[in-house]
Amino acid sequence: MTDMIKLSNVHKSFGPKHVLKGVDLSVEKGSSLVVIGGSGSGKSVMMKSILGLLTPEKGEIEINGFPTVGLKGGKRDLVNRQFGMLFQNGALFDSLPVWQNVSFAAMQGNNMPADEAYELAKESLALVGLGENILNLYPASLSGGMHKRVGLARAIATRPPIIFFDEPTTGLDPIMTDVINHLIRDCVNELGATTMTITHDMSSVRTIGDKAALLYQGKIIWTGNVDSLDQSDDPFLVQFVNGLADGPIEISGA
Ligand SMILES: Nc1ncnc2c1ncn2[C@@H]1O[C@H](COP(=O)(O)OP(=O)(O)OP(=O)(O)O)[C@@H](O)[C@H]1O
Repeated sequence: MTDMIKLSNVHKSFGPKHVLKGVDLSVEKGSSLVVIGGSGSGKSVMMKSILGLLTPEKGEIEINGFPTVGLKGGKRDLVNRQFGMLFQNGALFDSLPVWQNVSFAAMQGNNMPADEAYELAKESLALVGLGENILNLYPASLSGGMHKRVGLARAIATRPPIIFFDEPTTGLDPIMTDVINHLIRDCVNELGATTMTITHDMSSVRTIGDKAALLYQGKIIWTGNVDSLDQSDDPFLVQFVNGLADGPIEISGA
């Protein structure tokens, strides 16, 4: 199987703080990997490094076999055009109506004319279960669940081969969490995309992911199928998956 995302010995520090200490991780084409790990373990730093927002000091990050560390300008844009992203807070532009939010990347990056962009927004919203009635609404008038759906519609609008989800269910009630998790799973299946999700939410791990990886103290210390999460006797994984205070994981600031 081809690796769509591959990290090899990735290191990232901020001054004396060594956050990523040799991360090795790969995501096969069409697979959904969920990265779990405690607060401050480096999940966001890892995702930002893949997106090119941070530059690792050492190691390589390949996207579909193409080395990307240090790429800038047009070359980086070409790589990032393969990405869709659902941000933790939705990150919608308050001053733009829903349809322009959804089609933003298509209009900016691909110079899509407004009438086509409007149709694209309509189709993308339909994929996440939203109707035409919200196309001209502004983000401030959307509920939390609708906000997430619009963010998801935007993430998939350009039909990207790779989609990143950053804490996709933060701030949602348990029922809406389940709805969004299933919606993500269904959209990803429909598009055949490769995905990477970072989350603390074990329901997201089980619904969205087919593979999981545990990041601890700057390294991936466990990877496996989501189905095998409960069968593992790895003490770090058992502690994290079951949310136990006692175990080998050092809890800072407790
Ligand atoms: N730009 C930065 N400058 C300095 N330190 C940073 C920077 N970005 C992240 N860090 C540090 O790197 C460490 C890992 O942060 P990161 O946000 O990746 O954690 P996380 O695993 O995503 O945590 P959470 O689950 O709480 O979001 C933290 O100690 C954080 O303070």
